[in-house]
Amino acid sequence: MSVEVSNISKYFGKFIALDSISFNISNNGCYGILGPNGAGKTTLFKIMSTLIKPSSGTVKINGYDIFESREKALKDTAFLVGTPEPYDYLTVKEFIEFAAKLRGKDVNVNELKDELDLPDLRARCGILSKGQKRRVYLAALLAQDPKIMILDEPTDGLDPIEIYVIKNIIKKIKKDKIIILSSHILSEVQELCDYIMVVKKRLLWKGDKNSLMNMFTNKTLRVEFLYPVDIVEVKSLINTLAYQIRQIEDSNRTFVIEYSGDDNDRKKILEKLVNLGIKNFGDNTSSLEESYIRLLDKFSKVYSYE
Ligand SMILES: Nc1ncnc2c1ncn2[C@@H]1O[C@H](COP(=O)(O)OP(=O)(O)OP(=O)(O)O)[C@@H](O)[C@H]1O
Repeated sequence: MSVEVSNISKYFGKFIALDSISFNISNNGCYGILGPNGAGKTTLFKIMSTLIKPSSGTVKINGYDIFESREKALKDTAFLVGTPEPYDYLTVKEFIEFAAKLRGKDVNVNELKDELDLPDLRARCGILSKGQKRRVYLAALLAQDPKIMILDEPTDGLDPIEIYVIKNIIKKIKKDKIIILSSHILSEVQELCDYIMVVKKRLLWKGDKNSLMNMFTNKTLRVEFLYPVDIVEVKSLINTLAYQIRQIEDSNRTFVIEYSGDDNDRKKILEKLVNLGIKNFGDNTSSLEESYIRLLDKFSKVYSYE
């Protein structure tokens, strides 16, 4: 199974929503697309599901162009893009069986009911709550036994229990499928995804989750001094070696120093500070959220569309 996105750009009139996005996926696992509001995530998913055409670029699934050979390309792919809903007039069971039949699959709806904590199988979909509808729709997608699933904010607007159920399903199935999902909830991406792509019109960054988290920690020192120290003094000593020096809130003894060099620069920084009386030092651990915010900040300065 493979997904190849090559140089996808999308203009709405003169407005550029996506600017030359490319990535290849060929291993099973969960791939998270992170990006702020308006970054172009849904636009990308709409293109990948052939709902809209790109202005330029191609998407191939298993080697087939999704627009030129739509049927072959999307044979094993399921999408949850926008807010698709099961048909109101079908029962839960009928809708799931209908979805499976579309792909020539047999389904044991009772098994899926337990797995996804589905509502009464005899209930008409039209009377279900938002979260129940989402679960029924997801069950219908799973009944099609797709090898690739593209899920645009699958837990958006759901209550904590429903989020828990959906997250558990994704965790369970991801080793046998390629799952590409988008989310605003960083903790969710951190929990579910093995690989991360950060999008803001462009693909700003891609890689495994741990390297995103470590990307900044490797070059960030946290230094605690024995006695209170003036930030001006710290800055005067290491300004040429560090590109950011922050004082930790409520402490005039602990500083976080970002530097862009190698271990030699780290050594030089510590040597310059040693006379101020260092109590402790180490890597500053950051959360995915912190790395993500800093990554967006860094690249926003590089690519400006305004
Ligand atoms: N049909 C359209 N016509 C004009 N502009 C559009 C259209 N669809 C999307 N856009 C614009 O493209 C940009 C990207 O939108 P998109 O919905 O893809 O972002 P997103 O990353 O999914 O955002 P969110 O996280 O808020 O859902 C936005 O500025 C949006 O206003």
